[in-house]
Amino acid sequence: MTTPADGRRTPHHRIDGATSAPVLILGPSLGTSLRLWDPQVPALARNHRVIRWDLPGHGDSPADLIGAGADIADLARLVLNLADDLGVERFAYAGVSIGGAVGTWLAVHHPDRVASLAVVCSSARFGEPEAWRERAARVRAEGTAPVADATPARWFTPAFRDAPAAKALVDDLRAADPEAYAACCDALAAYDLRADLPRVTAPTLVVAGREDPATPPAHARELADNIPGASLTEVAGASHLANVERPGPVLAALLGHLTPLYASAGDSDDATRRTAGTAVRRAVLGDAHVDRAAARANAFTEVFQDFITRYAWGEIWTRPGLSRATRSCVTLTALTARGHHEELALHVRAALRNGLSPQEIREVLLQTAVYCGVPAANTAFAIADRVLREAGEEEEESR
Ligand SMILES: O=C(O)CC1=CCC(=O)O1
Repeated sequence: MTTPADGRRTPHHRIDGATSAPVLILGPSLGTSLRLWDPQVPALARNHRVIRWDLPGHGDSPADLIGAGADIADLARLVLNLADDLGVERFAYAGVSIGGAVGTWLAVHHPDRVASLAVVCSSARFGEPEAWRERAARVRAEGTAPVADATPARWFTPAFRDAPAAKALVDDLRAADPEAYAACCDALAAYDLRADLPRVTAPTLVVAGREDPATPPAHARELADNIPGASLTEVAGASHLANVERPGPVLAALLGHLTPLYASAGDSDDATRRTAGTAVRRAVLGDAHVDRAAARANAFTEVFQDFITRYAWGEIWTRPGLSRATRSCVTLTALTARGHHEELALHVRAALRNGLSPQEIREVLLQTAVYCGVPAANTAFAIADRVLREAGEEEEESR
């Protein structure tokens, strides 16, 4: 539906998850459709009513929702119309790039609506306005094809450019309406929220792709440094569409950001901790591991499974004070020190999901050689090397 009874227009959207769950609105990047979020939606929808929207003229949204000279406020109003139409007063919001700018604008101008904010590969100012004006003019004159041809190099690292998910998103760009795409470029040209960032009151997560040439990590640091209390996660091996190229670390960061909102609230009870703990455990250890552990549980062991879900995962891993990546560093060190080798292998895989690169895992283990002893680190290196090879993450120089 694009025109509610009161005449306010809304973008095309899709909803996943239980109607009674807290609402999470997901915004897309320029040129993409709501399928941008496909890698994360199944996990996010376990605990949220996830509402994804399409930019005007992208995916299935009508092109005439905005026109030439649009600004980010025009896009943000479409999101508010959508929330109003669905009866949603307050929501968590996560958006990639221009979708993140819409969320940041909403957090500044409608703090009562935005319960939490996650800004992925985005910026408070997307470079020089003139570059966006030139892109808008080119697309108005020649359509989206020339921009689409140059896009894989901005969106993905070379290793990912031929992946089916990458090609599908570039196809979205080719199919986008040129006038609506150009109007979004107009909005990016006019966008500069740098002076307003200190006004954001929502708990905020900023995510950057370390190899993103469009919104480089310096843009993410500017957001995180100026939004009060914001945390920053940098994802290794990811370019502009980091949530597609490295779905696991971005999901882990999002769950780490969203889950504490309801897990560590003062009135948190066992049921809440169990739900939150299961979500975090799945994100960090993987569905396959958690499903295996659940299938193996019996009348004798299930009380222990429940205990670690509620306590280790629902009470500690859900806490907001440290990033998931930092928690992985601590955990790898402790498991090395105590010689818990099976758990160490499990947590090397978890560290990758939490966004640590093989090089960072190597640094952690080198440090354990000093504080835990060389024999402990020696075994830890052998275990991590095996796990990284199995995960296809072995280092170039060791091939
Ligand atoms: O398409 C690009 O160049 C990258 C980008 C900037 C804003 C957005 O949404 O995507």
